[in-house]
Amino acid sequence: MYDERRLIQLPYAKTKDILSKAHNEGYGVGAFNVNDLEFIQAIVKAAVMENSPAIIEASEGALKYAGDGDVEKGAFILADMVRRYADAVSVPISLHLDHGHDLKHIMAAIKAGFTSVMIDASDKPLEENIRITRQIVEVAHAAGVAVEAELGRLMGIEDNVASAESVLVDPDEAKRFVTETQVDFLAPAVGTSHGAFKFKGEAKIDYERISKVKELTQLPLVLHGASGVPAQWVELAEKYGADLSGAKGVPDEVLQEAVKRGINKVNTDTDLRIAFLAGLRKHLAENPKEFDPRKYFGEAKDFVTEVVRDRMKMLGSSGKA
Ligand SMILES: O=C(CO)COP(=O)(O)O
Ligand SMILES: O=C[C@H](O)COP(=O)(O)O
Ligand SMILES: [Zn+2]
Ligand SMILES: [Zn+2]
Repeated sequence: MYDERRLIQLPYAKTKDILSKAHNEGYGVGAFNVNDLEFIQAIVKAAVMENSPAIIEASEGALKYAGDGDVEKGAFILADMVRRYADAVSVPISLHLDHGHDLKHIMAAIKAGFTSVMIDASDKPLEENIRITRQIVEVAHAAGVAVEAELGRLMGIEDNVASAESVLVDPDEAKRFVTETQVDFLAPAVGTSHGAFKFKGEAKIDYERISKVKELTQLPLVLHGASGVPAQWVELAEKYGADLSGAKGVPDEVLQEAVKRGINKVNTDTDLRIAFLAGLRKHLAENPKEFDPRKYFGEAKDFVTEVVRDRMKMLGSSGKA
């Protein structure tokens, strides 16, 4: 067990405060996935440059990676790092557990000081999702930690034309779900999916469903699988040897409309990964004699900062710190 007495308690912002403001004022805030030091630096730097709030999120896989296979240790290490960087700046930065599945991992994040956690029981039948989510809400709220939950399945509408109704969120179920679980933020499945290959044809998300869920729940809503997969970054990565053929994300206009309809937390991992990859490949290709990681990670990190700044401007969180 990682020694929690060594945890450095510095204040950082609460996800709930960041998202309540975004919900009240009607803009989106990026939630950016990290696994390591470089991405944390890049996101905090972008937030300062844009005078924007930012949510930093880590998946269970990220905790495992940061902790050399030990999720609890990883939770403390990432929380310590984010706290240190967040405490050195005046813009609000919070730390969130992304896609928690395992009670043990969620407890590890709460103990380490994450200010919000996601319980993702969306693959379970509704009653079970409600039961599991309510249990997590009780534990988390007792510790002052906010909870995000997911309803529906993340799958592209295009891929499931026949069964869109069965994979996308049911707004009436959403209303019942939030009343019975007392969850703080809801991630409704509205047609996006994770990763770099979201849509085969045109990007399709169900705006009406977002509006309906917002109206019935009055909560900050979360969009998973929200990366834009911008063509210029894909092309740059491919110019230096990557193969991302068929990559497609959610276009800016689609995201902006989703934000208008009530999305406030916009989960972004893939775009950061592609920008980092492009920077790394470019630097290595152009500097074959280079072997200082601060140089090649440095350029990759700068690209991540650029992507994060673009997202902050596009979602309307710039200037909202
Ligand atoms: O939803 C996400 C993290 O929870 C990330 O989605 P992307 O794969 O579109 O970046
Ligand atoms: O939603 C998933 C996020 O992109 C995190 O992915 P991961 O589980 O590979 O860390
Ligand atoms: Zn999920
Ligand atoms: Zn997700």
